[in-house]
Amino acid sequence: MTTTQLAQHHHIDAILSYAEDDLRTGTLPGELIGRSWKRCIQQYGLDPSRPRSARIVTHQTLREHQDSVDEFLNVARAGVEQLYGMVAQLGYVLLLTDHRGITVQYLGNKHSDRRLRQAGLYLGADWSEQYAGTCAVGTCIEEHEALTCHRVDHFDATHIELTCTSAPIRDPSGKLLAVLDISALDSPHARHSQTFALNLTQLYARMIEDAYFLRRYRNQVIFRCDASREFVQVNGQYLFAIDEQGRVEASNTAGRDLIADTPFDAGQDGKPALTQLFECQLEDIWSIPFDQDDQVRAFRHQGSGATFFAALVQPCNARSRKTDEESPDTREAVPELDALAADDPVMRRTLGLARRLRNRDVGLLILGETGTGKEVLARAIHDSSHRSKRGFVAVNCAAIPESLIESELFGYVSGAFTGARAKGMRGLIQQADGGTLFLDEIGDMPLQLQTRLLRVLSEGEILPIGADAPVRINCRVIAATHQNLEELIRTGEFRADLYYRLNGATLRLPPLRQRADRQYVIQSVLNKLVSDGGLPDIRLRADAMSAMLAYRWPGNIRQLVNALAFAEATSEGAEITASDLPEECVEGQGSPITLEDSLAESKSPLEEALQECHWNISRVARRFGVSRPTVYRWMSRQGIELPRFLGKAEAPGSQD
Ligand SMILES: Nc1ncnc2c1ncn2[C@@H]1O[C@H](COP(=O)(O)OP(=O)(O)OP(=O)(O)O)[C@@H](O)[C@H]1O
Repeated sequence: MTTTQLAQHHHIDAILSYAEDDLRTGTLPGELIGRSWKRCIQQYGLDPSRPRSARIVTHQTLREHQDSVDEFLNVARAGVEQLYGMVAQLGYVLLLTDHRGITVQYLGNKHSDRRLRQAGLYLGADWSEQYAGTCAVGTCIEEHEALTCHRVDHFDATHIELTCTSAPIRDPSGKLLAVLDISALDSPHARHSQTFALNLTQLYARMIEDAYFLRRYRNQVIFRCDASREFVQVNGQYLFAIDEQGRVEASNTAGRDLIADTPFDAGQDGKPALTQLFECQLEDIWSIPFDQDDQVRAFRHQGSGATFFAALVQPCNARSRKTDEESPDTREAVPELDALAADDPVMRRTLGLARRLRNRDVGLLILGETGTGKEVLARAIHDSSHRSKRGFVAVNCAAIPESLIESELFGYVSGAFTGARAKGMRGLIQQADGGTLFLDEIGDMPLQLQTRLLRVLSEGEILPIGADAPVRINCRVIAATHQNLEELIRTGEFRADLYYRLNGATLRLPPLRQRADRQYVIQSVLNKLVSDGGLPDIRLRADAMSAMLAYRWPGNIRQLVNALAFAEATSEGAEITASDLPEECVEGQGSPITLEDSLAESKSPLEEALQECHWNISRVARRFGVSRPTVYRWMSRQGIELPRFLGKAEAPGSQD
């Protein structure tokens, strides 16, 4: 008996004992292969001790199978040839089968023609599991999964020297359309030698599937997106064919998986709209210019919050869709607001709202961590509104001592109280008459003043301290806070009626570390620094930019401004390098922030800053650009206590 025959005998014994749950010889097959062996015996009645020769269908039958996938074969040709070009030298042949396992396309080496044909590695070969037993193609069809069927994984003993790797190709409805397979007659014994084959086959199966998807939906707009901005145009993973309402008509496998991972209320037809998959409006989608390399927009996924970059693929018959001229992208430019962001989903929504509401007198509430640019946004809204000719008055409710807030805001008449100025004083609210009053840190406003402010807002008049007649006031109020006002309402520290009056619309500013347009923000802060300071041009070297992109920025844009000012001052040449940046900004280098990181973040920016500054309150205050008492007030709000060993070292009033 030859070694091959002996190996075949052992294999037959192993399969039979496995089927009877009594494996004594051979190694246990993987779960997927084991299931297939059992199917072969119990469902298809195959007998491992009676090996079968390869079945090659007749020419006529082959033509019928090929005709049924004709359009697909045309699309697949280039991909199939490319893949074969890569693996032919390694001894592989390539098979493309239809969903029934009949080989409708084949590329192989003419020199081994006879052996290959004998083994069934040939055009027209039937690789269905029902006929050929466990094999890569047949088992892939049954299990809907890519796999390698390596040597003794095969059911039929005549195949135990083959190694075969297959990946499924699905049609746009998700049904199996074809199987891509690369196989070799002689292979190394170790299974892991085929890991590369599996990855490569899966990659090409996906490319062919996507090419077919694009072909089938060539007359529709395709929304193509990817987690990487750079790859979206060349190899965007997720494809959605959409109609004019942004509803998804069909998607590729990755797209279907993404839909499955998104919680949404399915309509009658069960098809989601892109606005249910991503945090966006329909107009955001139609504002992406077609097929322009640099026109990619960022969207946040509704389910995971992950950022995806998207481009639109123009339909071949462009008549059925909106033209660029009709798209809302032609909306009026508002330079003051447009300058604040490049391409971030949250910013786009915020600026869209700001743009629409800038000339309405509804109250606006800006929410965002400290230093995210709340005041800058409020000022941009004012500057772009019809109130821009009148004053913008900013009041930091946390910075004015409680005892002075009332007189600062409302003003007083002469002789109103001891220590008052002889001529009295116009309050800040009055100074904002005709313009905009920006109330920063509104959560810090004492309750009793909240009542008076509410009256100003509802009645449009103020009563300065000591005055007996009210003064009419017409100002727009924009409030901001980094606190959770709803929580303050729950604990009785903030009036609900004032909250509703201020909150005609909420504008959210994302922390810098979560912004998809961080690079733009960094560059524009540097540009502003240079132009405001009349400095010579200075560029950021790539290492500095990557360090800054990787850093968490607990103090957000304010900290960025400080860091760049520091780097500019310490740099020696006409460029800023990573070593010019403050030490803490370089720590994050090499570990860019992932979305998971930011979601998993449990520490507040204040806590982070305290730890990074070794609980030195003065340093933390400098980092956030606030006073030390403010840092202490934030700490007590957030229930953060100094570590015990430092408890008495630095009291709120002490210097360091
Ligand atoms: N888009 C921007 N471009 C350049 N600089 C900016 C931008 N946004 C904010 N800044 C700068 O960042 C710093 C902080 O901005 P701002 O005061 O508006 O933040 P904030 O959220 O109101 O802070 P806080 O909550 O502490 O009051 C300022 O120095 C501001 O000039």
